[in-house]
Amino acid sequence: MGTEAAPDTNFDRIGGAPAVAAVVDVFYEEVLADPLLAPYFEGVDLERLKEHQRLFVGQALGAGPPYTGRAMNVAHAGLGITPAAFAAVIGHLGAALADAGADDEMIYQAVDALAPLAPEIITA
Ligand code: HEM
Repeated sequence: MGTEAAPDTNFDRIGGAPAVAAVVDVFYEEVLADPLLAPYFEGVDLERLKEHQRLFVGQALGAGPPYTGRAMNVAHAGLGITPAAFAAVIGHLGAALADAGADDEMIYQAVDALAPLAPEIITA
């Protein structure tokens, strides 16, 4: 035990903003390599998407600046996202968190934070 204050959010425990950025990079690589998901992201500016996703993952882990982008139902309107695609994205996020060293509890909490968004994001 050192003299540093104990990290008190999952955002701190996984390593703060740099760790979240690494999670987002792995997450998008896996999402874009998934044939079920790649078509949804064709033509989307991935740098812009990553920046928003970085803020969002930070929020899911319990810290970071407040998300001020478009509401989830507006951002995903008309994309025809299916329940299977939603589940696959959540699965890739969990795997990316695990790769970054997140424990099961942290992954459950992140999934719990995102799962309630399903009704706003799934439209097919
Ligand atoms: C809990 C799950 C999800 C979260 C937290 C999330 C979060 C976000 C955020 C923050 C943005 C940026 C919004 C903006 O720029 O205003 C975004 C955009 C987008 N998301 Fe998601 N998303 C989720 C699930 C999904 C799924 C399942 C898909 C497709 C399979 C998807 C496809 C997209 C696409 C294509 C955009 C870009 C839309 C555009 O630029 O017009 N998202 N998402």
